[in-house]
Amino acid sequence: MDDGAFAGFSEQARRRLPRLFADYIDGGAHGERTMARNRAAFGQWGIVPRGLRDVSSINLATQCFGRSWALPVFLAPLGFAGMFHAHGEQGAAYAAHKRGVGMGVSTFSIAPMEKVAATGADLMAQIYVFRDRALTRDMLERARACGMDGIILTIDTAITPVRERDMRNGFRHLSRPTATQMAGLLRHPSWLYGQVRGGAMPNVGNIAGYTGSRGVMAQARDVVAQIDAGLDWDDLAWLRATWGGTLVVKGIMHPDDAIRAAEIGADGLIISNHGGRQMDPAPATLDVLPAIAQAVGGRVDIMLDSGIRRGGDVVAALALGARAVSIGRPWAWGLAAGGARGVGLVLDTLAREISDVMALAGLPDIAAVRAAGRNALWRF
Ligand SMILES: Cc1cc2nc3c(=O)[nH]c(=O)nc-3n(C[C@H](O)[C@H](O)[C@H](O)COP(=O)(O)O)c2cc1C
Ligand SMILES: CCCCC(=O)C(=O)O
Repeated sequence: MDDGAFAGFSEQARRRLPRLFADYIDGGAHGERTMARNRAAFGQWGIVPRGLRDVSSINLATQCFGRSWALPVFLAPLGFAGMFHAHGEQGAAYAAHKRGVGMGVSTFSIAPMEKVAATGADLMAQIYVFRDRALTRDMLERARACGMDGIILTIDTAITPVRERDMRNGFRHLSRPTATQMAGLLRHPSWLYGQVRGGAMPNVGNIAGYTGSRGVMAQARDVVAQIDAGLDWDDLAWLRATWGGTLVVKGIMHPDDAIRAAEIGADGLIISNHGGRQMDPAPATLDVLPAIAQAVGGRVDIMLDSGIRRGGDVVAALALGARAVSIGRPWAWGLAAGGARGVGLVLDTLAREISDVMALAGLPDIAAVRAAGRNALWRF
């Protein structure tokens, strides 16, 4: 796979992590064709160099979902991220805070959201709606109580499809580690030491109170099975009526769904195919972006994720109608490779490339990128 600007981070992450977790991060659904297509779609667009424009200062400041960030980049919600490094979700949130960007906290965060919120970062709680709505109500209450004024409802996980690498490794398919898994953990003593010292290992802390099971693997299996496949548009309306803050719907891939979510009162959309981890084969997110942007016509802000690996990818997405992008695996790799510092370096790497591309395209700020639109782009 082409990990773009993050190849060094992903290589190191694969060295540091037991295979169980490295494969969980890297893998996708079924034949992993969507994952490959996400990357290929960015390869279809060039950005045309322009000169003789004043680019002596490049400003990456961005507004999206009613928030202000220093970069048009958001850290996507990632389940079980605390298993990738002892700094865990708090480490990532700390890095996001330092760089002035936002972050989604997964329902399946190893650290309870209250601890992540204590970093002071601009966070949104990602919500998987459970069959037992009382659990969801409780999760919303907790988000509100720890000062989060935005939630992200993920709608592309009605079921979890086969992910062959996870099946092979027994991720989420077993409740107790096998001998092979144990041997894999023991072959990574510095990772293991960090986990034991950090105390994250025993629980998916954010939902530990909602499951009777012990241990990350058993809890992962049980809570993923709790996700309500019966979720429908009425539930979105219910959530809209229940939650007074910002409501973003993640996993939109069709213009009709984008329009419907906007009509129900969502404040924002994330165009996402879950990084190729859910539907396979799905179209690339970049390929569906123009039609969705046209359908919503500026009524709600659009963020895009799945396959962002270069600054040029970000600029292309913004020129085609996104207000910001989010990154998933890149920050997982950064965290695994170097904790909070690694996530910070991932953000710095991307910021540098975005700035390079904008300067050479004669686009000094994000408004200029959006205004230039397709005029800045070349379709190969
Ligand atoms: C390890 C991992 C865990 C994820 N867990 C969640 C999750 O708990 N909730 C969610 O909405 N999306 C989850 N996602 C999807 C991401 O939020 C995001 O949509 C995706 O990673 C973007 O693609 P990219 O990894 O190519 O950047 C996960 C992705 C990865 C790689
Ligand atoms: C529903 C699967 C659990 C977390 C997740 O969203 C992912 O691994 O992609």
